[in-house]
Amino acid sequence: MAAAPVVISQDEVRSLLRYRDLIPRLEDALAKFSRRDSADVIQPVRSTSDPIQYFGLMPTYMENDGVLCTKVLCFYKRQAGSALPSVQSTVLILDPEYGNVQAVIDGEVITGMRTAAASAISAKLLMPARAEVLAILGSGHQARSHYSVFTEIFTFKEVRVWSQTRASAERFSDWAGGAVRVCGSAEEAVRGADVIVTVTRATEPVLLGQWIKPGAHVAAVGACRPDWRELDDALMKEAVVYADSKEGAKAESGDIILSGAEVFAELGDILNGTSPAHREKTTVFKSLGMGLEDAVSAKLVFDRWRAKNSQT
Ligand SMILES: NC(=O)C1=CN([C@@H]2O[C@H](COP(=O)(O)OP(=O)(O)OC[C@H]3O[C@@H](n4cnc5c(N)ncnc54)[C@H](O)[C@@H]3O)[C@@H](O)[C@H]2O)C=CC1
Ligand SMILES: O=C(O)C1=NCCCC1
Repeated sequence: MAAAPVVISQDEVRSLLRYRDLIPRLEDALAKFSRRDSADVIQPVRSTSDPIQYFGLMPTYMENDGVLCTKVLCFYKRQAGSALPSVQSTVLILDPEYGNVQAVIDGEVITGMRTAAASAISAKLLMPARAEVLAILGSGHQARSHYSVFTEIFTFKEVRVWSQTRASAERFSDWAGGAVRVCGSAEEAVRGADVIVTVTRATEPVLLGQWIKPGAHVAAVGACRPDWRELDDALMKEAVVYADSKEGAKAESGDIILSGAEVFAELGDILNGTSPAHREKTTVFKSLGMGLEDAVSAKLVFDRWRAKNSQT
């Protein structure tokens, strides 16, 4: 009988995962994914079912790296008064040889950090030179992880936030130590911004092309259903659109499907040097989230956990 899986808690993940380790490994994995070599990465578009709002399975196999993994996730409309986050997730690491589960890892910090890290990679590749102003639309979990990584690896003169209620934007600004300007409208937040991150649960556009400074970079993280939007048609048609996965974007992104916009390239294509990074143009990175991002993060966590626990 296989050994019982280890359980790695959210606090342990938080202490074991660092952006400086995660980002280069994610870049490597995104590049491998875009080469479509099945010995490097097999990662089907996640399967989702709607009956309980959103239930997703995100399997990934990376043969050359010896990783077999899946994330299980539920995305709920946050209930008033509930302390639970709207995205609930767990990452399972399996032994690639036998299929037994080796580790059950809390997915909340992994989901926050790997999503923000992917957006940061998009900004590294696509934001204008000398970007000074960052605007964040939304003030929940992803807003926090995005603020953390964007201020860790870039230097902005100004960070702005807009959210559905002024109170939630102010809570976010307090959490960030007051270094964030709270804006009364999405338009106020994004006018003149060089980099814009949309991390809302909106199902209708909250970001309009007419507000955007030409050449700005947008990391669009919400709107993960085929009939949900965060960005309007004007922006989708004006921008050069990049995605994490073309297949994922075409199957799941309302911003792409409903606007009819073409996905120009994947981030991995830029990293492989097979597609250009149009830094000089207005760009959108449409992020849907990929199983390989969870797999890379979970492997880092599990390797560190084993190293730490074999010493004691
Ligand atoms: N692309 C990816 O890899 C991932 C995407 N997501 C998506 O990112 C988004 C944010 O996720 P979390 O921060 O975890 O959620 P959250 O529930 O913690 O925060 C959501 C934020 O959106 C705001 N909001 C809700 N409805 C809105 C509306 N109609 N208009 C404007 N703002 C609205 C809320 O006030 C809150 O500030 C969600 O859409 C989620 O599905 C989450 C994880 C990974
Ligand atoms: O990749 C993920 O994780 C998610 N993607 C879209 C919605 C919730 C979580």
